[in-house]
Amino acid sequence: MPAPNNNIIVSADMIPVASENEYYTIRALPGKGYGCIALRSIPRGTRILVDEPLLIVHKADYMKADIEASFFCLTPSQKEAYFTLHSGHGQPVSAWPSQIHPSVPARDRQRIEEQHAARTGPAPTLISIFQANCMEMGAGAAVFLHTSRFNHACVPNACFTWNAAIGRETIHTMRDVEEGEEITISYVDMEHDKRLRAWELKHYGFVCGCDACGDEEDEASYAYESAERRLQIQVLGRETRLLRGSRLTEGAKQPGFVNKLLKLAVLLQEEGCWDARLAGVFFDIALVCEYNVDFKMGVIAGEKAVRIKKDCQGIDFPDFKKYAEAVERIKASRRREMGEANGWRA
Ligand SMILES: C[S@@+](CC[C@H](N)C(=O)[O-])C[C@H]1O[C@@H](n2cnc3c(N)ncnc32)[C@H](O)[C@@H]1O
Repeated sequence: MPAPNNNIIVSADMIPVASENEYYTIRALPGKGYGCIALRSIPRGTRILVDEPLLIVHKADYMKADIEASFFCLTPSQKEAYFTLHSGHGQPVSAWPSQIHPSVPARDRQRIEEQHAARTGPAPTLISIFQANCMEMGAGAAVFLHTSRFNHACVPNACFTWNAAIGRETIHTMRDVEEGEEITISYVDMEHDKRLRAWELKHYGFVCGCDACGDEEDEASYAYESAERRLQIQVLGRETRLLRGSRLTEGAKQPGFVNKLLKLAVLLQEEGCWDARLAGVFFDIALVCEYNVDFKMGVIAGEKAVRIKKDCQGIDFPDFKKYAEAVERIKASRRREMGEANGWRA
């Protein structure tokens, strides 16, 4: 049974209240339900929320029965809090495919039917609330009472992450946020193009109206620029993916590999994606430079990786130490190199 969630604050008339914090408040926003508005200017890299799960489902391909089983374990006040969250029900049946292909296995068919019934049904249900609010958590998904109030933007100013070391979801600002600005996160992979994003967001029951979802045909528009960048990010991602991780030393031997990673980093920054993905790209650049004995560049890239990692996930994030230790090692190599160049002996 999950631990009682002492952090739940729900006012008597059930208008949502933000977790006690100095950074944001919750307000009703036209066309979006509620959302989170900055109470003051917030610098990039600020951890604005640490949130414990309200309801956890320990599998990715959850069924209605799995949500019901988890809900059954909640306390009465947790159950009440769950039903204050936004629900994605009431969507038109005509907006969804009317048939499931006969080749779809029975369990998957049941899952699709359960989800379809929830989103097109007349009232909030356990599933329709789960669908609109759940976030990946380890091998499964969870609903968080406070994180659930953040709306989506395809170019958001904040990012969320499940931090397994502290057993909490965290939200960090990815860029400086002005007082009065809405704080947003992206519900979808920012690499995805407008069409795929629209399909994914349809499952939450809304059409995104952000600048990146504008008219991509208009060459003067932000949407055009953004689409071009995302396309290049996808291409570079594909070209470098198989040479990263455990095969990074192979990548390090390939001419032009580091330049591709650098280009990827530039594009991600231009697209406002100051998150763990960008930190990972700089980290790999640092490791490749170390392998190729370019310690000077390795230190620059490594320091960037550590800074971005800290800003978007925090120093208590599980693999932060790996980043920090690698950079210290590269710095030590650089110091030795400088010492030798100056004729010093260790
Ligand atoms: C996780 S909840 C976010 C908080 C929610 N607005 C509320 O009132 O509690 C997700 C729902 O918020 C709404 N939403 C989120 N981002 C939106 C956006 N960019 N435009 C319109 N609606 C949005 C959609 O109804 C979506 O299903």
